[in-house]
Amino acid sequence: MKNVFGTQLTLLRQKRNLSQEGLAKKLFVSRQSVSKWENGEVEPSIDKLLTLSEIFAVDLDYLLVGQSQTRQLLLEIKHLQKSFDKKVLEDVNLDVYTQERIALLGSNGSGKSTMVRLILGNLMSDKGEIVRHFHSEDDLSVMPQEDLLIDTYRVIDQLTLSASIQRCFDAQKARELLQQYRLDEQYSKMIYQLSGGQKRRLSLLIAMLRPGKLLILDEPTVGMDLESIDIFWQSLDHVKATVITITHDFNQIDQYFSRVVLLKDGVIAGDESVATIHSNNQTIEQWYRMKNQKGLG
Ligand SMILES: Nc1ncnc2c1ncn2[C@@H]1O[C@H](COP(=O)(O)OP(=O)(O)OP(=O)(O)O)[C@@H](O)[C@H]1O
Repeated sequence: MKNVFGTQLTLLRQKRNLSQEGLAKKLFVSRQSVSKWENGEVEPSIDKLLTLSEIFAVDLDYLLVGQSQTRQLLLEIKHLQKSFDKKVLEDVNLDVYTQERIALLGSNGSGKSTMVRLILGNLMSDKGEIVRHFHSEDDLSVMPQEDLLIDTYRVIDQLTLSASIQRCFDAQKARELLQQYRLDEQYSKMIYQLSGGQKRRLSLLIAMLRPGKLLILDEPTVGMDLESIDIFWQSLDHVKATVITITHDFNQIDQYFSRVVLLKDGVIAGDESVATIHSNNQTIEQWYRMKNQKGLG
């Protein structure tokens, strides 16, 4: 019988530029196990299958039998314009679908955060339209650039408050998340007693509290130490929502994202699937440097 699962696994792994070793590490199994799955010698257990579908952000059906996924349009940005004292966004057009992991790239001041604030509805555009095919209150989560934490609250009180605002308080889940983000020892500390990296981790945890449809992260790993950065990228593997992340962390984009979008001179100057870039033997950093050169439209 044709080993569809093994072929799918190899394809998905290669699209993400992951070695068998790299994938094995994420799954806490040996490289030999991954090799055997890909060769069709052994099948993974159901929990490993579920983890694989999370890591690659695909349906189980797609992983097992290779049926094409039904992507749904989540967000439409049409001819978006925004100026402050000068034009920042001139004519931004972008469609975002379910199950995408998008890295939003661009030089400092190119308008990435402005675009995110417009998507969130925190800022009014001058012209253009944003169509949201989701419920803004229930389906949208965000980790902004600055931590929105209350210094004089204890970690657990901040978490309870944020979860109550998001109408998703679950004490058991909160405890599990604190453990997952290695903040369990900080449980009863005041926010002002946390390090910068710990605050970023708490902000990320809060953004991940509710399983919404769209998660937006604005430079999430800035100020994090290496351990926190690892925790961050590992947790992103298990997010089911579409993710738009502003990041300059090129080491990770090759592995974690499915699509890169470049904002330059007020327009989307590059929009490509990571798989296509890799199939041209480029890294995302090389693609970005080439597309973001001055004078190149
Ligand atoms: N509220 C504001 N008032 C005036 N100018 C603003 C405002 N917000 C942003 N800008 C300007 O708009 C431009 C784009 O800023 P924005 O923060 O969106 O860029 P960015 O791509 O996110 O940059 P960075 O990578 O440095 O975070 C900058 O020139 C900035 O000074």
